[in-house]
Amino acid sequence: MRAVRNLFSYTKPYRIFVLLAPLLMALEVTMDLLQPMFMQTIIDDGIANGELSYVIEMGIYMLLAAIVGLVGGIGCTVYSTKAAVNVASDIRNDLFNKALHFSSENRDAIGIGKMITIITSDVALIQHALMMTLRVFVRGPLLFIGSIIIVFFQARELFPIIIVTIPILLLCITYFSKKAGKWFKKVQEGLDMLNTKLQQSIAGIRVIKAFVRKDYEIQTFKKINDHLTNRTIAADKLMTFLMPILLFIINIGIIVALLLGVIPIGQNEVQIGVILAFINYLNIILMALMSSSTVLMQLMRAFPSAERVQNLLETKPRIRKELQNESIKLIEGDLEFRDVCFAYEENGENVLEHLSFTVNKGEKVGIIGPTGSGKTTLIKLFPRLYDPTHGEILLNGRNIKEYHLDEYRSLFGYISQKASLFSGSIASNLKFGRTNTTNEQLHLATVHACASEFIEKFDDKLEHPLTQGATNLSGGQKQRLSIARALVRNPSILILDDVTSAVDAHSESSILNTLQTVYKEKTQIIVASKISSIKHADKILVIDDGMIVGEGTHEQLLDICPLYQEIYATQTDKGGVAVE
Ligand SMILES: Nc1ncnc2c1ncn2[C@@H]1O[C@H](COP(=O)(O)OP(=O)(O)OP(=O)(O)O)[C@@H](O)[C@H]1O
Repeated sequence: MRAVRNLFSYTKPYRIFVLLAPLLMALEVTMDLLQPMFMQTIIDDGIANGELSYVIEMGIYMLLAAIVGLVGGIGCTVYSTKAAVNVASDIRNDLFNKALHFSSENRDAIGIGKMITIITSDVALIQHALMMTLRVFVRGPLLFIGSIIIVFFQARELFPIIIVTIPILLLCITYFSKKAGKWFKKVQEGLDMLNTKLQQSIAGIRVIKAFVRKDYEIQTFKKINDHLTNRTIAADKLMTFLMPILLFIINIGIIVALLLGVIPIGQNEVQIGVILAFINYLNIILMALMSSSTVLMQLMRAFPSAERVQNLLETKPRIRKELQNESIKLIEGDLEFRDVCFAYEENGENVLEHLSFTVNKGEKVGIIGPTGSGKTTLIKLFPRLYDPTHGEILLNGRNIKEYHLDEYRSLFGYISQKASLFSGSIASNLKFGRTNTTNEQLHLATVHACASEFIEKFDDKLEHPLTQGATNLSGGQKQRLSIARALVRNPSILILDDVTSAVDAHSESSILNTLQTVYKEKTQIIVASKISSIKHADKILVIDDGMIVGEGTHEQLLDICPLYQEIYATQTDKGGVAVE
């Protein structure tokens, strides 16, 4: 309930719509409630006495009431839609904003599939529930209470039927709603699983095809989909039973009312118009209860969604943004790892063990080690994609957590192993980190990253469109573009995570040369699988199993570090050091 209360604050900017919608609905309901009364007087006072003018007069009133009701109904629909759609849009914006502030740890813990379900499906359910609440949840109770009051005054002889029928109807609705509510929660969980599967399978479609795993994937998807279908059917089935049961109870009430009309009680014969009006009100009560219970069901569905949305909104980014005023755009000092350990999971096994080293300003530091030794994890700690679980990282002698996160991160040009480009033009991708860049600067960065040679071949050059994930480029082309994108930002510290793995030997040599000459003032941290890529570094760290097992220049390591010697020997045998 707290989640619903908190989310309700999103209606504040649209208070006027939220107020107008139920008011207009109240107007429509009042008009609807008047209709059976008009009908009753037409039958009992007009038709029974043969007074045509009275019938026409009442008929005109009925028509006017219908028109006013129509205006009220349309107005309510318009304002409730405006309120609900805007509220949902604001919630989505806040969720997206939140998601962008999440650390990698947050994303790992929540899961991308679940985040997508929450931002799309859960918010859609909340939108629908709010819209229906403003429309039907006001209409239902008003019709219900109004009908009871009118029956009490207009058809008191038949009032006991209502007294008996309504509690039975309410009991049925409560029982079915409670049961179905539990199922709807399960439906949302099933949807999470489906979205996660969808996301993984579509993103990995090439691997699936290459490994001829299409049938297996289809089967797995079918299982998850069937699971979701069964849960949805179970929830809906309960609601399907409800309507015929309620109708049955109402029909019994109508039969009793008709019997009372035929069998006079004492001297009091129930008039035909009263019976017809009563049947009308009984039907109105049924419709009111049915529509209210449908909305109740939607609310039941929306409650777990509201909880999930609220939980996501309340999730604290694990990397905290300290709002310090200090500006660190110009760095004067060194970066230092002081006894740093890191584990991906709380109380999990350390991936990095007690690392201590310094990267001096302007230094070129190479990092090498076997697969899975922790190289990528180590460099992710530099721009605070993760924080150490033990020890500290210092810049200019101060813990990096003390700096303003965005300013601190803007020092870095991080080029990840897997090039991540967005749909749009090549130019828009290159400008991603720095929008105020001239075409000359873009061109220069592409030359330095050896990307200009393939860009020049496109008719539209820098305006060439990239598909989602840049699937219309080769792996090497994507890597070169992501190097160029980092160079455009002109950061103080460049971090390259094995970024030339898919680039041909000639281009790799050219990129490394440019980094050593044109960008020699910049601090560079280069992870490489080939010794040739880091041979000329000022310092090389050799990582094994999360620990530093060697530190020094290429020549020093060849003398003192057995693992480095081993890697060198393997790569020389394979001719891996050919790229100089
Ligand atoms: N997001 C993650 N959650 C949990 N464990 C992870 C995660 N990312 C990496 N690991 C684990 O951390 C260890 C180090 O991985 P890392 O990617 O840092 O190695 P690496 O040396 O860069 O490997 P490679 O040379 O293959 O890129 C591995 O055992 C890996 O399974």
